[in-house]
Amino acid sequence: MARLILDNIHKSFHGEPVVKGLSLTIEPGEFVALLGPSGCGKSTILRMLAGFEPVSGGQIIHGADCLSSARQHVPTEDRNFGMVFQSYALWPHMSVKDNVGYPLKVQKINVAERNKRIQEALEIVQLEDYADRLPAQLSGGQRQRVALARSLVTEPDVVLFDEPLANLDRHLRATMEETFRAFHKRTGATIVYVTHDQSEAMSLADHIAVLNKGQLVQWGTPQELYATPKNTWLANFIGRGSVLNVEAVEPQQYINSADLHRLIAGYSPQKITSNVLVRPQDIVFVDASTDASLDSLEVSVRNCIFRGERYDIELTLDNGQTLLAYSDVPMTLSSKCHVRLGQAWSLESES
Ligand SMILES: Nc1ncnc2c1ncn2[C@@H]1O[C@H](COP(=O)(O)OP(=O)(O)OP(=O)(O)O)[C@@H](O)[C@H]1O
Repeated sequence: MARLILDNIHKSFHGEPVVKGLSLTIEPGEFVALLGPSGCGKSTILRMLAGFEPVSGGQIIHGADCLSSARQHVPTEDRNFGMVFQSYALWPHMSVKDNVGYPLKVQKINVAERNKRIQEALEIVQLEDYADRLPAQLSGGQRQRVALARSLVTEPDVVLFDEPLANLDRHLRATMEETFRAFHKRTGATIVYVTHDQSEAMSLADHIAVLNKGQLVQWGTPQELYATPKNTWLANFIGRGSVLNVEAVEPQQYINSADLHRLIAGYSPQKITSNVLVRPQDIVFVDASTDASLDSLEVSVRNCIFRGERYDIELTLDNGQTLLAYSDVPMTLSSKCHVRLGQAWSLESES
């Protein structure tokens, strides 16, 4: 097991840059997600890791080996990286066991060893009883599990996933997330997982690289990205919450309730302003009539949406900005109420 380093990676197609100076250090056995909106360069990065695309600049290092640089390009088959694609990429005319064993056949591994490893891989993804079926006789989730089994028969150091759940329905996605978690635990492989779905990345990964327009916006654990996003774009991309425009304040710090209420009151479009993030769980409804000592803001209810376990309440502040809060009970549209904002996180403006 070795560390995987992306060192100042650049990639251009026909002179058009699509990955711009990406640097990441991925520790052995880590589960890393590359997360970002469509077109931000995630798949291109994965394809460079796999060796399908050369890099335009920078280098990819695995342990002591340089896999890609301006001068060097180790071919895909010599990288010993497993791969799982959105489209499964199974051979339709081959049985499940032949699909799973195909990489071993290419490596000219003998039949007895091949059968042993196929059996083990099918056990990991719980498809032992489906070994003789054709892909067309399987569900989408089962096909993806065949692809998963195939990716691990060669006992790779690194497994690359390109949006593996994108074709599956919501229910099946949850089950497959569990399969991936178990797969990671059992194999200990380093995983690089491309997705545009933030909840998938948050629930699976140890570290997430959030990308936008070919650049790294932030690298951190799911908890760090949620609690301390770098800028307004990322705050809007990860989790739910409200970005408020307030009186100017230093970025990248927590703001307590009293200071936050003061900054909101001090907001004026004529002055220099800052953005702060308020998460819905930090908003508390208070009864200002019975507890006058409580510092609170008057708001009006703009929208109330039933979400099963709770209501999403959209509130409007005095200055016209909106806030998302949660409530256990429904609230009347246009009614006035008071809230206390427990804390906020101040954001950098986007460059
Ligand atoms: N072979 C290619 N030739 C020219 N342009 C390409 C090529 N491959 C990708 N691109 C461009 O590079 C940019 C990044 O594409 P990429 O597929 O890496 O994005 P992505 O983040 O994976 O998007 P999605 O989530 O939609 O798959 C896009 O603008 C795309 O059009």
